[in-house]
Amino acid sequence: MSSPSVWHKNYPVAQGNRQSPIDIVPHQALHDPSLGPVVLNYDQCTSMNITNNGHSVVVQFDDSDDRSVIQGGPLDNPYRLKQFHFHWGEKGCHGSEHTVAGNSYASELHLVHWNAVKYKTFGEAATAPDGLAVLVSLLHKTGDDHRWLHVITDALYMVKFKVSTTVNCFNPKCLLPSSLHYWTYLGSLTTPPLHESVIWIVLREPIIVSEKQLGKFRMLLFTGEEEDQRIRMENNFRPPQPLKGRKVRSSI
Ligand SMILES: COc1ccc([C@H]2OC(=S)NC2=O)c(OC)c1
Ligand SMILES: [Zn+2]
Repeated sequence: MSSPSVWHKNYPVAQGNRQSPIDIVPHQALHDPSLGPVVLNYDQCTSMNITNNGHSVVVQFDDSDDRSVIQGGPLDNPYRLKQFHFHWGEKGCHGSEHTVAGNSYASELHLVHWNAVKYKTFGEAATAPDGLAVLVSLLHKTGDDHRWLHVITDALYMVKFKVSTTVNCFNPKCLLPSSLHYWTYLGSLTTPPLHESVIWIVLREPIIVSEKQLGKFRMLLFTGEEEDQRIRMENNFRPPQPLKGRKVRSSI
């Protein structure tokens, strides 16, 4: 993966008007009373596999029907859960993509959904302005293990290299904080092709994870088993991008 500072050469949209992530400044967010709660229906979720795709570790879901959807909040339709993945740093509290009043977190979870009401495939939705909805959980490193994150971190040794393995159903609702209050704004994918197709829903309350759990993400490799170079997968986050006049709305 090339550095974010050169992405604009091959992807001019990197300097577009609705790029992500951003720094969220809470007291500048507009409280919008018309913003209802986000509603998550993940109970019938069927997670299928966990994959090291050379950029992150991704858990894919069966999105052939509306069994796992997010709706409400800023969304006009239900959006189907397709996958979730993480972004993290190499140490300390750097690693999240979104920052809050200039503060970054150790990691960030992206739950990626697509608008299957308006678009036929994820690929088509990923290029449409209202095609994707990404729900964000910020991971704050303090000391205690997150009781459910270990299901993911205990499986990471199986995908140290760029491989995939099956996982039993894992309901990602257990990786969310107790409060579903959120900020929302219009943005983009945070790695190439950087399509400006994402309605972002960033949960305000972080979840608490341990250094030990974060360390398991950092032992993943960008490289495949057959490659002689072993490059640790870390710092797979894009820094905050210019707001360019966008408004961030708050649910509370
Ligand atoms: C399927 O193609 C992509 C391509 C890029 C991203 C990046 O955009 C966000 S958001 N996180 C990323 O790593 C992606 O995530 C859904 C999916
Ligand atoms: Zn992401």
